[in-house]
Amino acid sequence: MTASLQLYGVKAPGLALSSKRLEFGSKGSSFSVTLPSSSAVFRAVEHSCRNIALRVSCEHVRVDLLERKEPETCNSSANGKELTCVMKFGGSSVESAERMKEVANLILSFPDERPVIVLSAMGKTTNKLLKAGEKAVTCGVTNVESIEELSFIKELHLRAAHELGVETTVIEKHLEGLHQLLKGISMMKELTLRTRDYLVSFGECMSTRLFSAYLNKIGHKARQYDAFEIGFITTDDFTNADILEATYPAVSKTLVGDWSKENAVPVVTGFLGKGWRSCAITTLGRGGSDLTATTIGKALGLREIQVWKDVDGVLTCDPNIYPGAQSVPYLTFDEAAELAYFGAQVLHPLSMRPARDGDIPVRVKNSYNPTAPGTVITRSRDMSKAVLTSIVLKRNVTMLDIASTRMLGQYGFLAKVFTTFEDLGISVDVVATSEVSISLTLDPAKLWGRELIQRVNELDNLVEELEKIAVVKLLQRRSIISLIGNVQKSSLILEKVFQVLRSNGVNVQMISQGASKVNISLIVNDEEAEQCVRALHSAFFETDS
Ligand SMILES: Nc1ncnc2c1ncn2[C@@H]1O[C@H](COP(=O)(O)OP(=O)(O)O)[C@@H](O)[C@H]1O
Ligand SMILES: N[C@@H](CC(=O)OP(=O)(O)O)C(=O)O
Repeated sequence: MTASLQLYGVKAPGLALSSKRLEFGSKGSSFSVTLPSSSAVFRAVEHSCRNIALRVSCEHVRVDLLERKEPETCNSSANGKELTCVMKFGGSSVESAERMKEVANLILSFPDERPVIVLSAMGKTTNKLLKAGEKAVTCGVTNVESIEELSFIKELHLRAAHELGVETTVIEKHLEGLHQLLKGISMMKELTLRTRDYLVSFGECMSTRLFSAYLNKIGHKARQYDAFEIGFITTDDFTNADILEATYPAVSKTLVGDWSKENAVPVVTGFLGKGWRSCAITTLGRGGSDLTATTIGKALGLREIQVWKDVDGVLTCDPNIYPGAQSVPYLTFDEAAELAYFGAQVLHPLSMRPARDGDIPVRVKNSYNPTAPGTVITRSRDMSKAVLTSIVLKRNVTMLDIASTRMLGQYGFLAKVFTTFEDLGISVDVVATSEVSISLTLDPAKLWGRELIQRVNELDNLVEELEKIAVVKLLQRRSIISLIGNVQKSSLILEKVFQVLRSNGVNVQMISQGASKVNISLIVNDEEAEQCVRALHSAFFETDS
C-alpha cells in the first residue's frame, strides 16, 4: 500500500538548525528533506512512501510524519456535509451524568450543526486531582489508597458511567493509571510541573471517554480523541504551555480526515497538548479548554466557536462580586482578550487569538439556560453607542513605584528599568510613566505561580537591581480594576469613575489607558476593590444616564 505522507515540524524559536537536511528511512524506504532555515514552523514536502507513520526527533527540530491516504481536501465528509462548529462544554456543564445527558440533548437539539465537541474535566475534577497529587507527596505509599480526593474522583466517574449506562471499562484503565501515578508521586515524594500536567490530564481523558460512549449508546455515532495524540503540539512550559503553529494542519488532518471516512462526532479533550521537545503531556493553563476550542475552530476553518458555560455569556462584571451582573450581547475579540487577560475567569486569556486570526465568531452560551442569547464575539462591532462594556477585577497584584535618582538620562532610565525586568524574567502588566518615574504592576499569574521562596527572592533581587538607579517603593496587595469599553469615550468614562470613587472615598494609586483602546486600568487597595467594582457597576449599568 502506498500512503501519501505530509511532513511538518517545529523549529525551536531562536535556534539555528545544526543540519539543514534531514534523512529518514524505515522499512525499505528512505527520503530526505531540506528544511527551511528561517521559519519557526515549517510544513513541507509530500512524499509517497510505504510507511504509514514514523516519528523522527533530532536535536533542534521535531518532525512528525502523519499518515495521509488522500489528497488534502477542505473540510468535507463522505456524505458531503462538513463539520460546522465547535461546541466546548466546561467542567460545570458536565459535572454529572445528568448534566452530560442534558449536554447530549442540547447538541442533538441543533440538527443542522455537525459539531466538534470539546470537553473539560467533570466539575471540579482538576482541582481534586491537584489536591490528590499534593497529598501523595507527603502521605506515604501505603496511604495513597485513602486519599479522599482519589476516592471522590473514582466514585464520581464510576457513578457517572453507571448512570449513563455505559461500560465502566471505558475509564477503568485511567482510574488504575491514576492510582499508580499517585503511588509513584508518593514514592518520589515530589510533584514536578511535568507530573502535574500528566496528573490533571486524567480528568479530560475520562470525561471525553464517558461522553463519547454515551453518545454512541444513544445511537449518535461519536469518536473520542486525546488532544495530545492528534497534533496539539505545544511549548514545553508545563502547566502553562502555548500552542505551536504546527498544531493547525495536524489537527485538521486528523479530524477532517476521520470525519470524511465516517461521520462520527469528534469528542476532544480540552486543556491538553503534547510538548514538542519532551513529547510529554502539557496543559494550556487553567481554563485552557477554551483555547482548545478556538484552536480547533481555526484549524478546521469552522463557521462558529461556541463555548458553553454556567452563566448567560460574558457579564458586565464577575457575578461572584455582584450577582446582578448583566450579560453583554456583543464584544470584539480585542475587548474579550483584554477582559480575559485582566482576570475575567470566563475566558482563557489566550483563547481569542486563534479566533481572531481565523476571523471565526465566538459565542459564549449558558448550558443551564440555552435559550439565553449569550455573548457573540467578533472582529468588530458598532461602537457608536458603546461606553463601558464590562468591569474586571484582578486581585493581589504587586505594584512598584520607581523614581529615577537621575543617575541616568531619561532614555537610559526607562531602558534600564525594562532590561531589569527582562533579565529577571518578570512580566509587567500595567505601566504608567512620567519623565523620571514609572509605576507598574507585576503580572500576578506569572509571579504567584512560582514557589513562595522563589517569589520572595525574585522580588528582592528585582528591588535590589532597580535601587542602583532609582528609589523603589514596593506596594503589595493592590488590585487592578479594568474598565473594558470604548476608550474613544474616555473623558465620559473617567468623569463618572472619579465621581464614584470620590463619593466612596477611594484613592486611585495609578491609572493607565492602554494602547489597546479598549481598556482603562485603575489600581486601588485590595480591600477597597470589590466595593469599588460594585459602585462602578451600579453607576454605569444600573442608572439611565
Ligand atoms: N465577567 C464575567 N462574565 C461571566 N462570568 C464570569 C465573569 N467573571 C468571572 N466569571 C466567572 O466565570 C465562570 C465561568 O467560567 P469557567 O468556570 O471557566 O467556565 P467553564 O468551566 O464552564 O468553562 C462563571 O461561573 C463566573 O463565576
Ligand atoms: N479542567 C481544566 C480545563 C478547563 O478549561 O476547565 P473549565 O472549562 O472547566 O474552566 C481546568 O479546570 O482548568
